[in-house]
Amino acid sequence: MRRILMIATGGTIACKRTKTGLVPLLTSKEILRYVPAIRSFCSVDTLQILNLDSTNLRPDHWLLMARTIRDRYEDYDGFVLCHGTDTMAYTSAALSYLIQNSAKPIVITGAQKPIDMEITDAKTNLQDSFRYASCPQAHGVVIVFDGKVICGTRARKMRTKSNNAFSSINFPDLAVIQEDRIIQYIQDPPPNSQPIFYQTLNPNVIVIKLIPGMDPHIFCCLSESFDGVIIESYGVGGIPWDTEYNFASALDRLVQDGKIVVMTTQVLHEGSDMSVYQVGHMAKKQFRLMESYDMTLESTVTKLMWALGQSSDPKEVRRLFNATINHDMLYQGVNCQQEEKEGAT
Ligand SMILES: NC(=O)C[C@H](N)C(=O)O
Repeated sequence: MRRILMIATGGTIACKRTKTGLVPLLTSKEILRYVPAIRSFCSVDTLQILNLDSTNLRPDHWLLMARTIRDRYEDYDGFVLCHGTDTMAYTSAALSYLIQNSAKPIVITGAQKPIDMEITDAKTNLQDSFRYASCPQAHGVVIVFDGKVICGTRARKMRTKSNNAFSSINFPDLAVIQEDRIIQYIQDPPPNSQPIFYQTLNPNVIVIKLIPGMDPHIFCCLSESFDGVIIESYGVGGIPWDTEYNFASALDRLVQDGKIVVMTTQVLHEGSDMSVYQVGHMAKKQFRLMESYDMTLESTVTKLMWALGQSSDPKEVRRLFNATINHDMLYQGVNCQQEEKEGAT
């Protein structure tokens, strides 16, 4: 029988109704009692490390989760992490960078309705998660939710209320779970090397969403507090360039200060490609901006925190950021490798 560790962190799955709204109060042991049927296919220990609405989670908590798994990695065949849905996609991306090459599954799940309610998605999500975590072929960081298995770097919360809360962005679902059957869409061989656990993140990263007419002075004060700036631009990516709102000197200042600037897009599907339009091409070339390409915003943010946590050398940060990890980035534009080579010389 597979041995699974269930780690509880809070979220709606653990919530009880109070006068001031839903609050995570159920313990990990109480949650587990709602899914007695799992005892037929796995044995479970539980651990309560937090009991928070995921709105309150911070990068420090992702490090705690990674450390908890690292310290017990040899004792279990798989891990199920109960978590709130609001920032679940950030956590699944962060853990994908903090725990790499895991041949064991690290399944993150939660619910849109508390597990103690009569009508709830929590029991199905939890049971499905134990089912997937017990599957010998399963590995790496994934989200299991509403019958879908989504790669940890590709998830986005798409619905605030429905059970079908998560989608996989720019990548197919890894598998679906129907009752006791797992239908694996992506046959991904498990790594045959040891897992690598990382213990540092640099949280000094900010996302600036462009809106038409935005004053570029917003960038002037960023250098003092941030090491990485992610600009959420429009379409395939560009910078207001040829108008009175010219971002050139603001970007120049950031890059001169040694900051890493990454361009991403407000459009959910298909990703950035700054080489297409002059507004992107010129900014990228002149300031050596990096691009998120087809990564989600959640992966872009947490990958930059992870890369900046490993090195303060911009060249090394670029190298780490541009490497594909847990399927996070499949498209890197036609000129990426050439540009990296030119940048290195
Ligand atoms: N469905 C949920 O879990 C939402 C909750 N606010 C959380 O993220 O913790």
